[in-house]
Amino acid sequence: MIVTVSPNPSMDRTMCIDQLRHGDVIRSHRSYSEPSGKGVNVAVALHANSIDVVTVLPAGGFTGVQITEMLSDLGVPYIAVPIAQEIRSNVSLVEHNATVTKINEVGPSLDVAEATSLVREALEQVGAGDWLVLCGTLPDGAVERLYIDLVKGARGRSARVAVDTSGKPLRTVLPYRPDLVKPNAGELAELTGRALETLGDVVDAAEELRRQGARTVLASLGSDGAILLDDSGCYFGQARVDRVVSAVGAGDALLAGFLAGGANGPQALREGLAWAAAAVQQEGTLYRGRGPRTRVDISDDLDRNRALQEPCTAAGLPAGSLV
Ligand SMILES: Nc1ncnc2c1ncn2[C@@H]1O[C@H](COP(=O)(O)OP(=O)(O)OP(=O)(O)O)[C@@H](O)[C@H]1O
Ligand SMILES: O=P(O)(O)OC[C@@]1(O)O[C@H](CO)[C@@H](O)[C@@H]1O
Repeated sequence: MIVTVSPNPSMDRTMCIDQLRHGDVIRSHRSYSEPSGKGVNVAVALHANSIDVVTVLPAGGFTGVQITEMLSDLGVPYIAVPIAQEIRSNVSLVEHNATVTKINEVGPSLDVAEATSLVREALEQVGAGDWLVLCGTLPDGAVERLYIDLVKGARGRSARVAVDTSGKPLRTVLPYRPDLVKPNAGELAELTGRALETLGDVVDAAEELRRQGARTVLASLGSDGAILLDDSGCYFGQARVDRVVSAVGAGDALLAGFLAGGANGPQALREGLAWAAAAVQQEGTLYRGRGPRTRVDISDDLDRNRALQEPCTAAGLPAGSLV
């Protein structure tokens, strides 16, 4: 069983436009809303691939009701923890050339009782050998230790923990030894304070995260693919993608596929990359399953000297593309 948690879920509103023109009135030719937040996206992808999953999220206000109704319609099992404030809405402006501008709201603030129920409800779902997957930003309020409490609680239940977050929540959770972390290039650069110009730099940064406590590091590098560093070795992989439509949620699909593929070694990386390739070829975040054939190339036991010669274009980006 896989239990995902989104402490700060969102209703993702995607608007498809021709071109973004700053300061202009732009008319979208298609728009829609989807239940989202990274943990919700991971759960939707796993459910679409018939993997046993439950997603735990706070739900407040009209948007909270809408998100849970949409999850019910999709048949995705969820636990909604009632909160007083309204769940956020995040906007993605998708241009015809697949450039995405994303505006993420801060989201609601949780009080002590709400944060405590979120932790309790999530931990009630996990048993020995399960995965607890902690995803996204933390909301405001009494949640500073939320991921730390969840990692410690999961340990007490002999469950494994994956974390996909950024900044302080990622830095502070590492000493509690999560089994898996999935930083993107910007998050790796921010955490290590280094510019990542080559794949070798990414490997060095991933090693630094392992030294700080992560057991396995799955570093996603946008169009450059992904690097996996775990007890069995270091692997680099890339999937063949014919046409990128939108990369929003691709990291969540990568993580979901990696978990579904056994969360270990090149085979899991291959599965994750195939799911991510499917995600970038569709609009929005609502993962609809992988395509029939995706070519994925994996370099087993990545050679460090060669990696230092390979440029990493994604790693030069700032941490995220949030406006
Ligand atoms: N432009 C692209 N072309 C091909 N593959 C891509 C592209 N962008 C992303 N991918 C695939 O998706 C994976 C995850 O992408 P990325 O590193 O952008 O994740 P992320 O920043 O965590 O995304 P998100 O937070 O939106 O889920 C990459 O490792 C890669 O396999
Ligand atoms: O603001 P956070 O919690 O970092 O990320 C939230 C979010 O950007 O992540 C998903 C893509 O991974 C989107 O569906 C969602 O809007």
